Amino acid sequence: MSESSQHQHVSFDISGGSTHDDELNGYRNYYAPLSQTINSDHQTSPSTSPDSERDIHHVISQPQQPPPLQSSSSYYAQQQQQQQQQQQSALNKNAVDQYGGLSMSHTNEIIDQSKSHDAEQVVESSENKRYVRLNTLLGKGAYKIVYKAIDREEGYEVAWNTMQSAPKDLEHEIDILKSVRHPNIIAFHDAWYQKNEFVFITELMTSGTLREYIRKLSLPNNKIVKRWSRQILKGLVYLHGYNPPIIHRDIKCDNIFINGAHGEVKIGDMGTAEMKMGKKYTIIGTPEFMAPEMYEEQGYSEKVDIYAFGMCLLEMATGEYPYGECRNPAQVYKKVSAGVKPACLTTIQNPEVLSIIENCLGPEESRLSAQEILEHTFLAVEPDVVLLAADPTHVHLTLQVVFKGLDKLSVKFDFNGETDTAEQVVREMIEEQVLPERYQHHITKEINRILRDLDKPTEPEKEAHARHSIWRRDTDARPESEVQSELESVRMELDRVTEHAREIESKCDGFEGLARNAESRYREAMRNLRELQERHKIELEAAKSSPTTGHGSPFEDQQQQMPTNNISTSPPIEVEKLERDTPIEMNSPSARDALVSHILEEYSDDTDIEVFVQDCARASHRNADKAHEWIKKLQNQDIMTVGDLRDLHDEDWAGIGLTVFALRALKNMLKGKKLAGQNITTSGAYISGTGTNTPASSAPPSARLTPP
Ligand SMILES: Nc1ncnc2c1ncn2[C@@H]1O[C@H](COP(=O)(O)OP(=O)(O)OP(=O)(O)O)[C@@H](O)[C@H]1O
Repeated sequence: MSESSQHQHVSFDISGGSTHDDELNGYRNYYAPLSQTINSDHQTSPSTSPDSERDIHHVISQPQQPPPLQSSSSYYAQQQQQQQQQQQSALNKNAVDQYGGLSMSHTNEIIDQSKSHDAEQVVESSENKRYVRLNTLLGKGAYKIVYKAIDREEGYEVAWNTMQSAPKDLEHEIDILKSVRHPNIIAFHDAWYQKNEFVFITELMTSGTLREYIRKLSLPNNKIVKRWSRQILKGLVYLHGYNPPIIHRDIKCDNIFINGAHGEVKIGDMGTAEMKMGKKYTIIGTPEFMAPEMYEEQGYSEKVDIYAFGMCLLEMATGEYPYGECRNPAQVYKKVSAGVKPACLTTIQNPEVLSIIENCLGPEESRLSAQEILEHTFLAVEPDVVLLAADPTHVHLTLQVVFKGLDKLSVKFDFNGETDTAEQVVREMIEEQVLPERYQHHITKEINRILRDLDKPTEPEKEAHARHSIWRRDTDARPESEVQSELESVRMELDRVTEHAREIESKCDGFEGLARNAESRYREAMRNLRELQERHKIELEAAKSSPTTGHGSPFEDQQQQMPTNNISTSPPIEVEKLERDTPIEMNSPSARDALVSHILEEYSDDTDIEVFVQDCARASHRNADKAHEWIKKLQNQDIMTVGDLRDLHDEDWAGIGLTVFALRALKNMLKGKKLAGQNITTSGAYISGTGTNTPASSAPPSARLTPP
């Protein structure tokens, strides 16, 4: 018996007439007609304890309908025994050759092992041979026993539902159920009668019911509640959108199934749904989920499903079964008809959830439709605004508002970046009723975000564009001479700009030449400095070891002698000049030190190319735009890390499309990193021979490039 059996749904024989055939005789005392129970004012039927009353099972009230399958334990045991015997003979007869030639000789064992996947065996097949039932029991409810089966035609698993007794005149309903196709409704594939059974094949759900999930999760969070609710409501929108609407009539968390892997939620147990032609008078359902009008003889509409959805939402949001405080269906009925809401409603904290539930549990005429609830702020998914197209100047844009998960059509519209504003366009769309007003703020914000994300046209671009527009607009109306002179002036402008570009280019070449000179002078200075240091060291050593050297410390002596040495004095002056001329000085000593020490940290191969290039640009005194341009060019060549850069061959470097300066800066920086045992100066150059890869700022004074 499924967990739901504790809260079985019950149908009340409001006509008072008994419609039960002999099958029911053995378990009559497991239920009591509602009228009887209520009249006795909470008294249970003499032979029924309150608990067994909770175990009441379905009684279909329509006079002409045969009684449903019942499930008192003894009855069920009997039925199962019979079934097993039938299964065994079915096995022996036809199953072996239907599905892989499996041996079926140990049927009883197989049935005992019916829950084990290893023991999955075919036990019977449909008359048309399309479906084969396995011995894997998926679950039992008050009406149905459900097994796993295989659709041999499509090659996927399905659920094989059996009902011991069912109305024989279901052809019409079956046709309708087969035509119901929606991602949030369990698909109904086929149905037939065999022996005493009504069998129907439905989509197989792998992760149990919503109710079991709620128990597992203890309390689903808001995000899950929203996701589940949306899916249930979408299924209801579909059912209620049928003409005439299909009323499910037994929406409850036990009848909503989950495919855990994708969080898919589907409404199941469509067996109780019926086409609604005006008002119906059938009373069937689960007391806790039944709207007050279902208890009355006035008929009801698809809004009973909305009431039941409200109860599901209550259960999802509180983790409690609605009217859990009641001990039997009669108490539930009393509360429902007196307008007393379930106790757990008071524990709802979220005002939006509360307002939806209160509306669902309110009077039928004011209950929202499934579609309207979907659009409630708690459940509505805010629409996306996407940029579909933009011209090169980013003035003429095509945007689209996409309503995710809603059945609303997306809205596509043109936007002129020069003449339109997001506020005004959104207002127009609301006035024209293409957009619901509640999205005004959100969509305005989204459009503005897109405008911000687009590179704004620069002033010259705007001017050129304006000229172009004027040209296009006015060409027809203006005299030819005027057009000619405008053309002439544009040509002159173009020449001027081209000339300017050339000048800048040649200046760049000049700067490059300067940079090259500076670099070679710098190397020269380095060489001199090294020589000086070496000589200095040797002289110091010699002074220390010479006993004849008289006065003061040998070091002081040497220091005093040094200025007289031509070679030793010139390089620092040269270096100082170099440092002044070189365009890669940093603004403040601390900034330089920081950069230097940062650069000195070895760039690992997986260093992001952006980090590396930004450092390189700073070291070479290039601004952020330049760095961005270099980064883009590198990334266009799929160079994402320093490692990628290191892997480049010489010919690859040429293909990046960077200027000679940029290439050299990057290469130097890269090589610099690789030179072990070198020091770097504040200008980003390296000094060999100091032994360790420490920042110049922390190197001994003699190793510093800056003059004393
Ligand atoms: N499509 C399915 N896929 C997988 N398991 C299913 C499917 N349908 C039903 N089951 C399993 O079978 C059990 C019984 O099904 P269900 O509850 O729908 O039967 P029922 O007789 O209609 O019961 P009730 O009316 O009391 O809800 C379920 O609890 C579930 O475990």
